[in-house]
Amino acid sequence: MIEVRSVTKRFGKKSSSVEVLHDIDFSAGTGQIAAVIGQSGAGKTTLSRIISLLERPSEGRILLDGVDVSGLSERRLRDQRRAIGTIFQASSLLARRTAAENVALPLEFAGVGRTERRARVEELLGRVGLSDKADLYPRQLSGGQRQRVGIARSLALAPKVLVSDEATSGLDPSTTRSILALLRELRDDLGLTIVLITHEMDVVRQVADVVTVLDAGRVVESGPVIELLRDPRSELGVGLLPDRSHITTADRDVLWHVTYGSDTVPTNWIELLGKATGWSIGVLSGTVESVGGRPAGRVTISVAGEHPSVGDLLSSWGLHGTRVENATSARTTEEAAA
Ligand SMILES: Nc1ncnc2c1ncn2[C@@H]1O[C@H](COP(=O)(O)OP(=O)(O)OP(=O)(O)O)[C@@H](O)[C@H]1O
Repeated sequence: MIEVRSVTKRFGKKSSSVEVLHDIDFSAGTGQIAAVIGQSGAGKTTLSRIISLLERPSEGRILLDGVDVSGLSERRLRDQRRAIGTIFQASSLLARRTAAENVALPLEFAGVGRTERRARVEELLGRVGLSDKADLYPRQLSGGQRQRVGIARSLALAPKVLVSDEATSGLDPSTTRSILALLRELRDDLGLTIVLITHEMDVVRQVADVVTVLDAGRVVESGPVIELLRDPRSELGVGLLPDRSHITTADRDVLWHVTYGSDTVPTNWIELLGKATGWSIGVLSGTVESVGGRPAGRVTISVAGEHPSVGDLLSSWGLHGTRVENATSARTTEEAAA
């Protein structure tokens, strides 16, 4: 488990320093994938370098499995760094070394003997599904395969925490999915804590257990992904399951934005709502997904007339309903957000 407590980071001399991170609290539990998302310049890489113990915070503390490592000497810090593996973008492999030699690199630096090294490299390449590519050079591998080699290398010293900085950026969607599936497998099989730095909502939705949003060096939202998806007020939740519909309905229709808020939403709630109100219900748009086996969704519906108990009915089924005051303003808001 890694914890970042009240961390501030400034670069430069005191008189002209720039504050890049401000009072950041962040934690990633054992066996958890914690995403950090934010736009370019938000401070993600700086935070990942602090988590990887490559950069010291100006203020605040870093705890690794409950132990404060922020005040350690450079030599002691080097030992602690072994507990943290880092995956960078695929291009970080050494071009003149084969896949196996790239994976062996951290083991060589750590002074692991040749026989043990060979066995470990074989095991690691097997774990990432590349046993048959050991002798190929990076240029002979696909982007996804190169990234798998990078992941195997980051696991060489059996870290407790894996930090992935934009590891899937530049990969196509299906390769991204397979890399994310591998990270999930590693989390489950090895009980790893994985910190995933990304600017992609899809990555967060596909794989993260918890997420922190950074904006201009500050945390603006954080929490379990499922809770944010279920909170109608969460900007990130809306961003994760966006509603990009262009709404066209009859004038008398009343629109509702509906967000799944529990595990027990009846699958036929639209039908039940129609029965209870006597009005026909239209589904204008929406996305309903299973996230870690639990339902999450946002749906926009139209009810063919006014009925006083729509909101109450929705909440009795574990849904949050927000009545859209008028369709024109809803359309404008959504177009602006798109
Ligand atoms: N060593 C440094 N000295 C001065 N400023 C720095 C240093 N490193 C980063 N910064 C500044 O900190 C801010 C955040 O940078 P950082 O690389 O952490 O953002 P990011 O969210 O990872 O962005 P990107 O997604 O574009 O990589 C930027 O304004 C950057 O210029």
